[in-house]
Amino acid sequence: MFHTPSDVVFVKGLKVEAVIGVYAWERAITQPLLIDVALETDISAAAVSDDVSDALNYKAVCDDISSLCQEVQAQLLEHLAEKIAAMLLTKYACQKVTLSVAKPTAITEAAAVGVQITRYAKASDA
Ligand SMILES: Nc1nc2c(c(=O)[nH]1)N=C([C@H](O)[C@@H](O)CO)CN2
Repeated sequence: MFHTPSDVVFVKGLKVEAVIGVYAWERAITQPLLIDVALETDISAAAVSDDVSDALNYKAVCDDISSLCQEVQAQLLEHLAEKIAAMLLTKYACQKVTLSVAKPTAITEAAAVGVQITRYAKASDA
């Protein structure tokens, strides 16, 4: 009987300083972003080998997300979230990505504002 892995490698509360926002004053500063990401993947090879080269490396994921946020300088969180999801699905062996991108300092009266999205890898022909 076949069974679909539903393992997850996650990152919670990744803090990135980046240019983000729609207003002119926001384009002249950096603001903190808090990013959570869950990558659905199969961890069985790494679980058996105990070797990071068999794992979906969360350190690499953090570095890639940080670099992308700083490079994109998005206006909208929606645009940035979509770029992050596309990068993760292209670069890492995962079937599904759920991520949120929050601005903890944008709205004084709110603890954070942001977006959450879920995206899937394209089905392979095989
Ligand atoms: N749905 C969104 N709404 C707003 C965004 C956004 O990225 N997505 N951004 C802003 C401003 O940049 C705001 O953060 C400045 O306080 C407003 N609304």
